[in-house]
Amino acid sequence: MTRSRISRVEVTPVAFRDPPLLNVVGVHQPWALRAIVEIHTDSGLTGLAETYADETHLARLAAVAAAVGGHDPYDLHGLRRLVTDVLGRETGGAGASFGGMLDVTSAVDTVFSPFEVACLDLQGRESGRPVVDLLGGMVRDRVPFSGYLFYKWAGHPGEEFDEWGEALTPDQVVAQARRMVDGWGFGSLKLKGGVLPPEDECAAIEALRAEFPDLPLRLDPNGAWSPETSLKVAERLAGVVEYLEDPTPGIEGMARVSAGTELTLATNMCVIAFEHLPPAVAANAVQVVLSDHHLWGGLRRTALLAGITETFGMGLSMHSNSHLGVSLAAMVHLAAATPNLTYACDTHYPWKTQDLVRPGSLDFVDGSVAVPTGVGLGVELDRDALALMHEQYLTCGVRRREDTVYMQSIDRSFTPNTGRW
Ligand SMILES: O=C([O-])C(=O)C[C@H](O)[C@@H](O)C(=O)[O-]
Ligand SMILES: [Mg+2]
Repeated sequence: MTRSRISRVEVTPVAFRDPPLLNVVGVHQPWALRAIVEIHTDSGLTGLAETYADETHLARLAAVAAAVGGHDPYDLHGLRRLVTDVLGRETGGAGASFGGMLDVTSAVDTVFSPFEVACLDLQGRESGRPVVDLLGGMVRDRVPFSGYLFYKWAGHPGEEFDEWGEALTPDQVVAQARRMVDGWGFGSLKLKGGVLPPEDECAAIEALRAEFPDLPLRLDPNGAWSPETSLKVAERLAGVVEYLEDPTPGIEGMARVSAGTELTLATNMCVIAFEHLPPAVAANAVQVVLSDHHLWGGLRRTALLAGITETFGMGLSMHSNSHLGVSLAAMVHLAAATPNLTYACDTHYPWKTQDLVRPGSLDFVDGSVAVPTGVGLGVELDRDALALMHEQYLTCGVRRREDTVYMQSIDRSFTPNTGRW
């Protein structure tokens, strides 16, 4: 039997319009960046993945892409060794930073991830099976997502207002949530906090509770509060939110909050790599970990994370960043194959203004996406859209996510709200 080999890899950075969504470190720039990775084999197949597109990450992807020719797309352990070797040579093992909130000490997981996902897509295409089958099979055929609410301005300065309008008051947040629930059918809601004083964000959560009495709610201030403030908020929102996400920075701070409340604490900030799990478990710092295959080294390593959280009796949820359909497909396959992923997953998908996958395979019905039934990830690229969005990347002027720099170009006095209240 002849075995297919990787013949070439294409990495295409793309840009799409992003609304002025506010967070603890600033505001989203007018353009969000992603990169599409296509791995071609000598047997004529192509596997797809989507990843970050900050320029340092692109350079690392390019270095691996140049070295991976001839590799067996089924040898994922060997592929990871190759990524580790290439990055060691290129960067001396330096870490990675995305948007001021996600910093990891090693770039191996973030760089390996799209190569692994694209190889799994290839394996699925070659075997005629969906990726979910390669991850152990389907435990749910629809994956529920949470409506992701943001404080936001009506539009980027100097531009027309976008279709979502301003959201700075509880009523405006409720109106945004109404639009998410009515338009997409979401059965739970997450509010991105860390923008306004905690009393105002609690008031917004209470307004959401009054409007949507049955929907699970989450609040995520990305570490904007001290442990003391976090405990006050936890007391106020006990019984109102299903979890508080990263109220305060760091494992130690989260452990202090955890020791003083019964409220479930979740994180995608103090546990973002395997090395963070032992100290977080020992300190009982969090009860829920938000997985993210882009950050945790691909789909199979995220499944490993799921097993570890299960072992320690922790819950598992899923984090997102601004993303397009290829990422959404990978998230859906992963969630569909992960028995203990019982929380609705995060997604920024409603905020995106364009996509580059052909329509039809990833529709939201009642806030859930059915697992695509095609082979591999079950999505195909719309080549015209890819070309257009690559052109947008070339001309938009954004080369890395810089929420703080962009905010400071509008408000010179702004400093990140991390630990502010
Ligand atoms: O749950 C989270 O922490 C996120 O989704 C992080 C993102 O960077 C979010 O804050 C955003 O898009 O501004
Ligand atoms: Mg978070």
